[in-house]
Amino acid sequence: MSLLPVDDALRAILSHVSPVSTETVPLADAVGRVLAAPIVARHDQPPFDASAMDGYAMRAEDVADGTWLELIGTSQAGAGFTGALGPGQAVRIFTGAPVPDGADTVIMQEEAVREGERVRFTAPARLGHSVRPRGNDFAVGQVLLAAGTRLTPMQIAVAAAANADRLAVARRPRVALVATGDELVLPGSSLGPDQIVASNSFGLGAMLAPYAEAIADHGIIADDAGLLHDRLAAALDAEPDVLITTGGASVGEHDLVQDVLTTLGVKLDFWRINMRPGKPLMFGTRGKTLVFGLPGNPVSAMVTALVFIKPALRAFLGHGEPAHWRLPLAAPTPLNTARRHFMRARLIHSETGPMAEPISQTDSGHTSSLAAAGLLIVQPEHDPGQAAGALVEALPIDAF
Ligand SMILES: Nc1nc2c(c(=O)[nH]1)N[C@H]1C(S)=C(S)[C@@H](COP(=O)(O)OP(=O)(O)OC[C@H]3O[C@@H](n4cnc5c(N)ncnc54)[C@H](O)[C@@H]3O)O[C@H]1N2
Ligand code: MOO
Repeated sequence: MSLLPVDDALRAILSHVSPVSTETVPLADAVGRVLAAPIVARHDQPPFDASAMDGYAMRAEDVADGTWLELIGTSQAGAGFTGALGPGQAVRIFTGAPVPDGADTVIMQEEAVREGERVRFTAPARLGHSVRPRGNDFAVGQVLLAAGTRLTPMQIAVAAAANADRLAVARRPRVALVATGDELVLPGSSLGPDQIVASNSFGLGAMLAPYAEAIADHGIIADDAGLLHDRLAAALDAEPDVLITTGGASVGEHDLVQDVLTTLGVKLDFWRINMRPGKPLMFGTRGKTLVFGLPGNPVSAMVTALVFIKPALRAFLGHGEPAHWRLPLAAPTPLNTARRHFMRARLIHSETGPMAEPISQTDSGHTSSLAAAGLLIVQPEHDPGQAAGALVEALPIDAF
């Protein structure tokens, strides 16, 4: 049986992702969205030379020990001094206010002595000090945020400062989930004999929610060809951008998903990957819908979603692939098989910095070990095993 290399599978999936389509959202709704167009400054910031302190504006050359300057007015934020300042003169100024024409320096009030309408200074003037020059923060035409940026709160603040009230962002994909298996019941059920609690759709929904416009959970479908046909047809007819099934991906007589999907017009691209966990992954398309058939084993489902579906959704949004981490091992890894191993690992913080601590559990049905995992160490095919301290590649599980 030939298994498709992981990198070939990823390339095949990405080749089917549609180009980014754009929508406009109000700034207040834009956090977490991916920019579809850069944010370019349309004004200089600050828009004028502005004071960085509460104090006095003057010409630095006029400030000498004990010399009194004549106070000729006030400049405050929102209401600048309208005249021009001449030799021997000063203007009372507040933080953020425009520095008057003719002034070149601000001295803070703690270094000033004021008597009525005159002021002298107890510290020397440093030319240009406490003045934020026009355009110092950003200037007209400057690209502040590139297309493909996923907007953080810091970046929302920058977009607002740039006077952008509506942002062009990538349309998010609509994702549909289907769990298959006779044995499955929903969390909260009283478990009958031979029953298993369905966890995959909940984990996948939570993992993929940050990328998606909506996650439609179509629930559990029993291993029955007729039922699968009707329910998967309904899920596909809603034309989600991504349809994800879990279970029934393997070779048993009850593994019907692939046949049903094919009957429903899904063009199968590949089935079975040279990886563990997650070998029976299948992928195909119907129209614009990307169809992922994930293995039922809970660890396999979550790992294949992380390795293949997250990159597909990032591409859908026009978001670049984050660099993989390189971390030192906190403990040795064993010899690998011919399949690329995505090994559960803890992210630990040692005295020397972050490290990857392998979790020895490799059972793809072992969910409790997932709870401890912050990383997947990417162990190459046929890797002989690495000693503690060796640098390994790792995927951060919770990164976008
Ligand atoms: N003869 C072979 N048998 C198996 C092979 C193989 O190559 N030859 N591959 C194994 C591998 S690897 C995997 S992975 C599994 C995948 O099988 P399926 O995708 O067909 O998954 P199921 O049989 O439906 O379920 C496997 C396991 O996971 C539980 N499960 C299923 N869905 C859920 C869910 N939504 N939430 C929680 N748990 C779920 C299910 O009860 C089973 O215990 O096949 C191997 N077999
Ligand atoms: O390849 Mo399967 O996902 O390990 O149990």
